[in-house]
Amino acid sequence: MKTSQQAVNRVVLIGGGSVGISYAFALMNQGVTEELAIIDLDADKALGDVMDLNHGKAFAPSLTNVWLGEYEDCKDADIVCICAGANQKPGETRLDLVEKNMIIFKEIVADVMNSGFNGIFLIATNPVDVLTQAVITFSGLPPHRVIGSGTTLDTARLRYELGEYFHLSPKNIHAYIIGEHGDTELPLWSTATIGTVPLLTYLNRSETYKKEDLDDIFINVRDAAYRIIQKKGATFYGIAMSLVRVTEAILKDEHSILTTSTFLQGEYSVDNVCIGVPTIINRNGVCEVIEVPMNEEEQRKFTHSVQTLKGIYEPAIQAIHV
Ligand SMILES: NC(=O)C1=CN([C@@H]2O[C@H](COP(=O)(O)OP(=O)(O)OC[C@H]3O[C@@H](n4cnc5c(N)ncnc54)[C@H](O)[C@@H]3O)[C@@H](O)[C@H]2O)C=CC1
Ligand SMILES: CC(=O)C(=O)O
Repeated sequence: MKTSQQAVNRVVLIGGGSVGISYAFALMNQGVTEELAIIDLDADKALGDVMDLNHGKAFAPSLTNVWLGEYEDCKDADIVCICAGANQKPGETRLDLVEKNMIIFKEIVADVMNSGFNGIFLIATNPVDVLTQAVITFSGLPPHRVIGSGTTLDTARLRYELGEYFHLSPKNIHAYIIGEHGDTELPLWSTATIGTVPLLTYLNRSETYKKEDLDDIFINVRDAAYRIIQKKGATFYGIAMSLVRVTEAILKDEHSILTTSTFLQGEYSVDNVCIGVPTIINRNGVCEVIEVPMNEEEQRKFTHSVQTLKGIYEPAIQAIHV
């Protein structure tokens, strides 16, 4: 793997659909990587996107070299980000996508590994926790080099919703969603803070704030994707910016805490599952998992989320004969 002293960073994006191209656009606008190769089954559409993105180069904060990629480009990539595969149709859950996307992933990961890839996988395709774990299995890479977007987007949604409620910048809200990126996720209210004040204490500042409102705020977060998909068919800007945030944390060796989908090996007394938990991300990928104390209810919901994911992953990986 390249060190942070080696100047040119390369990201290869696989899957230039709504999520993938929004990620590419956000990467360019934030000047996060010097090189960006885009691979998609629909090479013609991907070439159109490459041309379109390059036309904005003159206005970007720094120069990103964008081209229509091939799997050989993965050999020198720092990050391969996979956004390829089916997305949810109205009424479908993320977990409903597992069979078709697992098949697509098996082929993609084989092609990436055949290139001699030696970087970090960043996964967005749903069900993201299950597919992140599948990439660890398919690639044979150490788990710290395979990261899923996990609940980074859900955590950003929670910070936005709480910011609106308290009339504060989301940047001052320190509250996490953990667990499955999906229906069994949970908020960690017991350790959330606003500035440095515990969120549950902050509620006492005004009679207009009510603890019960937190339930509605969480439901808005958990069900946000269903509502957006109902209205416009897909979600892509929020996830694109979440992916850029993780990419930046890796390439800049930040040691930032993000709720990525991370493979647990004993942390939280859980083994062998990828799930959204606060994780220190640096140039090597996963540096360390942060174990946040949970109250009894949070612990019970987290255990349920772990069991749900294991119940999906294990039969799915067996069905694909790994
Ligand atoms: N993790 C998260 O928080 C989020 C995840 N997603 C997920 O991201 C995924 C992509 O969603 P969209 O971009 O909306 O879908 P999309 O249908 O717009 O794009 C998918 C792209 O993948 C390409 N593709 C399919 N098979 C391929 C292969 N074998 N090799 C290369 N390219 C291939 C297609 O040609 C298409 O361009 C979905 O699974 C969706 O559920 C979406 C939003 C948030
Ligand atoms: C689609 C999806 O996973 C989301 O927007 O959360």
